[in-house]
Amino acid sequence: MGSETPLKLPIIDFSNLGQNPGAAEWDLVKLQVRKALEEYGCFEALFDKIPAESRKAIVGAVEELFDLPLQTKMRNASKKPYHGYVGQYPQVPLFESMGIDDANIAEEVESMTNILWPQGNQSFSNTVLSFSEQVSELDQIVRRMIVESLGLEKYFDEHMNSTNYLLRVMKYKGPQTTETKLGLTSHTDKNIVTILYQNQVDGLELQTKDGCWIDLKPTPDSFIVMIGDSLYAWANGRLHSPYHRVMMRGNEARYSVGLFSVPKAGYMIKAPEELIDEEHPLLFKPFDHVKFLGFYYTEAGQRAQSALKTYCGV
Ligand SMILES: O=C(O)CCC(=O)C(=O)O
Ligand SMILES: [Fe+2]
Repeated sequence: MGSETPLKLPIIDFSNLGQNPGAAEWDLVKLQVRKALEEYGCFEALFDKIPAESRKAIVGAVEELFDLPLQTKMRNASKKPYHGYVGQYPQVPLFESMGIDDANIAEEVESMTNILWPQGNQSFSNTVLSFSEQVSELDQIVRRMIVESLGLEKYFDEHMNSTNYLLRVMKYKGPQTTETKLGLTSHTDKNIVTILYQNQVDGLELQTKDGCWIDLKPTPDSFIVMIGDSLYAWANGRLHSPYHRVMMRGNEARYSVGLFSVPKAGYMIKAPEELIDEEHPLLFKPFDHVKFLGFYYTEAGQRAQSALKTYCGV
């Protein structure tokens, strides 16, 4: 037989949707979203509301951020685990990361900007804020489609009001080898929805349900949309939360930026009763995402095959 076709993620175009839930185009795209999230937990998205200048500017801003001295970057602190500066890890020496909580709220972005640039950096905070606002629109469309496709429109407002946006930026040094080196270990995201944008250095890989790894090759125009464990739990297993990792080769640094919708501390994530029946018994007891994150970063949490199952599996 001939060679196998390489596996490829579905590409979904959100550009011509209009603002009209219920229109024919909306329903078509909604079906594609549901199918991709059941099958892969992930898809590549085109969304022209995020203009080319905005995409170019964010990559520049991320580079500028990582070029700051280490002492400065370490001032990027957060009370929540993995929301602030991460780097210099012996097990993943290529990886560095920082985060901005509430990246769609001007005062929050400005206050983090001032911590990093006490003399101010208006263009950095403008770029981060407008990129986060634009990407959050895509997050909202995707989540509206998910909730609708599950027949759970009545929970939409509660679902949206229970989350914040975290913008995380990542840098992976080129390993200066032709052989592939680990950039970020295989994991599932713990939040609701993650939307990723990268410079044009590939490296992100996604595991399919049957255990194959797909190389993701988003274009300068496209975003990777992926669901995390909190949405998997809320949907009582109806959608897949995929393992993914970053593998690096060559000399060039990879920069990526992700907008993460994250459940608020104190909010209990709980599958709606409509999604629980004999065929679909409850998979996870109600849990607080921030407490779950706390467990994930303990030794037991890191050791677990599925931290979510160990933490609150029924
Ligand atoms: O750098 C990437 O593209 C992926 C980053 C990632 O998986 C994460 O931050 O959870
Ligand atoms: Fe991830």
